Amino acid sequence: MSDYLTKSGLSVHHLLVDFVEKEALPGLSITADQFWSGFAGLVATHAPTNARLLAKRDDLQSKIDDWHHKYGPVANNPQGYEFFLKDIGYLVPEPQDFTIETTDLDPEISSLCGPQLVVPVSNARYALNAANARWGSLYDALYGTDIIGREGDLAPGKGYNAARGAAVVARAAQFLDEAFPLATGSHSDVIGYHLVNIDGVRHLQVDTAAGRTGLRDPSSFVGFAGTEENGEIVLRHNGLHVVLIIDPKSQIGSAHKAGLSDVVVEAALTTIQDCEDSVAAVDAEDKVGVYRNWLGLMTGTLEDTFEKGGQTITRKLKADRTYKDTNGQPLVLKGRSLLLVRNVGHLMTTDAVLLDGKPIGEGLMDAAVTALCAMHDEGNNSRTGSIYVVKPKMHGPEEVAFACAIFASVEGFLGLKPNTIKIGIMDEERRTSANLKAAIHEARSRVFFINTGFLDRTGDEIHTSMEAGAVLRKDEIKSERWISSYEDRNVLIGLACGFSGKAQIGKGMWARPDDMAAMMDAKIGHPNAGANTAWVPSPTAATLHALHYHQVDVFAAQARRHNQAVPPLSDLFSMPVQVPYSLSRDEITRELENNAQGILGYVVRWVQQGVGCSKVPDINNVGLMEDRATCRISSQAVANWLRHGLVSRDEVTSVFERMAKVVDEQNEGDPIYRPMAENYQSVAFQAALDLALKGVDQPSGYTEPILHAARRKVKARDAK
Ligand SMILES: CC(=O)SCCNC(=O)CCNC(=O)[C@H](O)C(C)(C)COP(=O)(O)OP(=O)(O)OC[C@H]1O[C@@H](n2cnc3c(N)ncnc32)[C@H](O)[C@@H]1OP(=O)(O)O
Ligand SMILES: O=CC(=O)O
Ligand SMILES: [Mg+2]
Repeated sequence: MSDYLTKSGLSVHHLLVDFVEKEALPGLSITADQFWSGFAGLVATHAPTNARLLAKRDDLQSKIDDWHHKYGPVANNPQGYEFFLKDIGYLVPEPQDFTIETTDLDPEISSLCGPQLVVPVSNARYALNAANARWGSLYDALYGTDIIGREGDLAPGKGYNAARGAAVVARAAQFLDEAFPLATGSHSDVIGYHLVNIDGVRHLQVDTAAGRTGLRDPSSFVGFAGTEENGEIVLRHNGLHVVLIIDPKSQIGSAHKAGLSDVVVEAALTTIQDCEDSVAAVDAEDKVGVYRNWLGLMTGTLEDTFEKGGQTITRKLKADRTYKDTNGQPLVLKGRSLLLVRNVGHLMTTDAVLLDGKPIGEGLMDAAVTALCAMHDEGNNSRTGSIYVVKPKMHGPEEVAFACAIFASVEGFLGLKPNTIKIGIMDEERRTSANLKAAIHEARSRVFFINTGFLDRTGDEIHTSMEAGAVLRKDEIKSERWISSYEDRNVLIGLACGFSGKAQIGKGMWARPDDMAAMMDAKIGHPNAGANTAWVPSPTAATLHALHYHQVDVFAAQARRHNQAVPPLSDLFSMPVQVPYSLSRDEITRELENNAQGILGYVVRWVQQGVGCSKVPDINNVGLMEDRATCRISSQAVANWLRHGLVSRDEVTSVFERMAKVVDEQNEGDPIYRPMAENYQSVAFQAALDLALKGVDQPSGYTEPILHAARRKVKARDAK
């Protein structure tokens, strides 16, 4: 029996049919026939454009390759390069000045600034945790990370370490002193937080050994719950809430002079539920799994039951937090992060749906199904009725316009008001960075963010200029002029297009999830640069990064940058290549080993287990968040060195074989892991190697085609 059913001329995998008809459509006033005929119309209308745009990518890339064959790196002929890019249509004319026109954006997008968490939506346990990461315990985040040193008395140890706990309380008091200073004295000296009722209005008064005082800005106290002896005090600064938990009977509260048992901060204002680079979804079964979790988040019913610390836990979505304001009136604070969904880009196809026997564009399916699921939101997620879709990996304005046209068609057949589906433009391909103003212009009625996805962007930088010369090492690429101009241009062009107070200007991921002290030093740069938000890999990172938005008033930072000159394209095009190359043999081998280890460590879990985002130790044993974008960088870097003769095919192969042993050792504790070094012909090992050896020929240097093919092979084998 075929796995497919015919629906309005499409062949649709029965798992997707069941999901749409039995889970996603019930409760909405759309019939199955309406959905499938609308979906078939969407595919018929947009598939040809999709194909044309992908062919254009290839055509432009081959012209750029030819240019480099003729002229070498751009440094030899910068004006000629720009002229050439205009001539081939890579650079398009800039539109006149304009202001974005998006309406109905939630405050988390327009007027509040704070961390943006990203999570693979395929993992219900993490996806729920992310949605609930609107609020985070500062005490837990400090205690559990390297923000508090781990030496001597402060070492975490097995049980609760009171000395470490005291250091946590002191660090939290320092934060309170910065964000909510007292009129006199310090939060570290407080012996009592009191609510005083004067003519029906509550005021926060604070006792220290030196006497009674209050907040320097009394209006920062906005609400409370429970009693003075055992309750919660709500403070607000830069639009973000912080809750003091008073519980003198708890273990932590009993050791505090004022019974302060925790400081809970508003953390992940927004969360991207990711269907793209952090997931491995290669067929109808996987895609339905992804969609089912997204639907559960939108209906509010998603749950996951798992074992943790010897206990069975059922995780659900958190409710709103309810308080009284200073007048005793209800004060309700959202319990969850505002959820956005990242669709896949325009490249991949899916055989969950076939047209004339051929797989359709996966992006078309994501747009239709994720929007359909989001129609179940009854205001618990977006209070303004918007659906927030993050669209990755678009090459230039024409592809942004294409995404908008897809969204308009989806709105049409789902009966949504025009521009309900907002678009987050990932500025992560070079042609988009170079034409950013025109790209935003194409989406001016629905854009809700621009964001520097610097990881994919680095991969595309290497791929686009593959023929220009040998790239620098990964870490060196990051400190070159092209990337600072890319980051600056993104903010300044966003500001010029009227984003301030309306839409997000976002910055990229912190990819070292265990290095929180370093994150705190580095990521303050994001709000300082005028970014409303920046990506974090975990709820803990969100809790800590939230402190930066108390330290920096982003709108003031944006106002300071408003009239700064946008760096010229010549900076953006200053490529991270070096000719002739001056690294020693040892340096080259070490970098190759590092890239090989990262690729193998990531790919093996992707291919064998379908895990799309992993923490993988690098060669210095630093755990790195690896996803398809970081894998794109590493594989393109190796491919580039191979292309320019810095390393040979044999050398790459033998380094991959050697590093496979290291990765096998790293995974020793995983019972379902299959060692690669026992069989270099294994699908996982070969896929990792192919990413490097065949990297030059991968479309835009993407890792998806090889990863998908390998995972499908393994799934087919495991199913036998
Ligand atoms: C270039 C780009 O596209 S970047 C965007 C894609 N990247 C991402 O989405 C990063 C998402 N982050 C992750 O997947 C993970 O943090 C990893 C893979 C990096 C590390 O995962 P792990 O090794 O399992 O982390 P670790 O053991 O330190 O922590 C696990 C705990 O943190 C939670 N956690 C970790 N990351 C997240 C997250 N992103 N969202 C929600 N919860 C998370 C888990 O739920 C778990 O807690 P639980 O046991 O209560 O459920
Ligand atoms: O998607 C984010 C990136 O950096 O790539
Ligand atoms: Mg990306």
